[in-house]
Amino acid sequence: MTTIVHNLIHKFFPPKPEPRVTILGLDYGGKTTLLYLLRLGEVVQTIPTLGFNIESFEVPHLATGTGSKKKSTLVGWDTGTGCGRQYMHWTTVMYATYGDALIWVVDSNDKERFKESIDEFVRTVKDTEIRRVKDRKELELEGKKPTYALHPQPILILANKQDKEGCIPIDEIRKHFANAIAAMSPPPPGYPGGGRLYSVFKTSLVRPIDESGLPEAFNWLLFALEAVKRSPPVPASSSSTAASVSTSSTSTPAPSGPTPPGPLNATTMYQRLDSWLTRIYAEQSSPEEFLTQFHAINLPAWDHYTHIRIAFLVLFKHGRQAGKNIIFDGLATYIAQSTQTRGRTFHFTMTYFWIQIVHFGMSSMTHLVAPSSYPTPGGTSNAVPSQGQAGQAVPPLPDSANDEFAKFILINPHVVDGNLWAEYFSKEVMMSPTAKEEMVLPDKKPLPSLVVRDRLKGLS
Ligand SMILES: Nc1nc2c(ncn2[C@@H]2O[C@H](COP(=O)(O)OP(=O)(O)OP(=O)(O)O)[C@@H](O)[C@H]2O)c(=O)[nH]1
Ligand SMILES: [Mg+2]
Repeated sequence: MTTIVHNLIHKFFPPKPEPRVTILGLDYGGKTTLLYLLRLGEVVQTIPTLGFNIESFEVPHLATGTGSKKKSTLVGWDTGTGCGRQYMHWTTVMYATYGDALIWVVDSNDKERFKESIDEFVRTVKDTEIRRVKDRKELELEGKKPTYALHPQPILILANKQDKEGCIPIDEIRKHFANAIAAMSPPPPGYPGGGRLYSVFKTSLVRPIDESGLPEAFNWLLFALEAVKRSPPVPASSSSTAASVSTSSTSTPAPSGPTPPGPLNATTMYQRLDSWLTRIYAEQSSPEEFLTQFHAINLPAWDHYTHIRIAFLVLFKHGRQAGKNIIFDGLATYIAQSTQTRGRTFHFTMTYFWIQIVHFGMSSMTHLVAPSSYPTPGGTSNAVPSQGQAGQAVPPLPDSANDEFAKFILINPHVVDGNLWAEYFSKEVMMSPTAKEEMVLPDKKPLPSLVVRDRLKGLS
């Protein structure tokens, strides 16, 4: 059975004429640096990615005069590693399924984690292939037309940070990836093409784009994308054994049926994502009525989903400055007055943490969400409204705010994990009486900030 996750991805992020490439790899390898170097032509300061960055970019031309001179645009999906949380493997596989090509970024300077990068690469490629065949099969069983062709996905491997002294030489990286790919079991039955089309290029993303290695690498990718298009796509019906293959997957959880082996929290993560998206559309109340229920201390439930929905809708409606205070005051009042909250008390740092995570996630939607027709108080319109004048009436939320919330969840799946705070705060700090009363800074790592994303807001 196809799921609401699949259906909404296709509804909100329909395939474009430009090929979609999924940028994968262990954390800190340079995925986001890559995407924005391609998008902006310059190196931007990055922070560890939460959720996804999605940008279209023009493929840089080769300076040598060889290669295609045609303008080619790709859409890059830069995957966040979710602070290294296990379930992100499955989440990235879910999104990689709908890509036309995979880009694997390996940090040539990280000798310690080089083997881990290769192992994760193999796992990701295998699970994505299995998922692609299964997805097609599920659609066919439901009588739906797939919105993407099942061509093989070319794999571009970027041996990045080659500028670093003492890094692993490109030849060695090539050899290890070649061995790993040769040792992989063949793609699952129903997957087209005889073998995997891949190539390894060396890159340095702190150099001007012409000297970064990217023109050579992407010239190959364009060629590979053309080549796979010429191999006839396999109709889903020919993948008769796909279902049995997919249930024997080692790490891709099936949304229904027997739970395959693999990390339990990945399955839980999927189920939660599924149930949250279902819940958005099963709500009895409109977004505006939901906020009215919040202020009237009369919400249908009091759980993590409810908190995130409150945060999203209030920030969407009022912007960060006013919205933050509305959330703080509203939650404190609700907790003090409602019997649903079962004697809990208001927690300042926890509330601040989630406001920050939700606002940060919303800011990454500015490019991909078609500017909302919602009239924002400040006159501009995007997913994070600017602040209105004090006292100015804020118009009610349109019902389409539900769609915006669903998109937000799809791009920021980590928000369904109620324990995400533990990546930033130790339990001792978060549970301390001081953290309850006032804002305490995280002791594990800084909270994501908007420095990079603010820098990008002016882009079309
Ligand atoms: N020297 C050097 N540094 C690089 C290069 N590419 C990226 N970096 C740096 O590596 C760090 C991590 O880069 P990111 O682009 O944030 O890495 P990421 O893969 O997106 O990491 P996550 O979002 O945590 O998964 C940043 O400090 C970059 O400036 C490179 O080619 N050479
Ligand atoms: Mg990143």
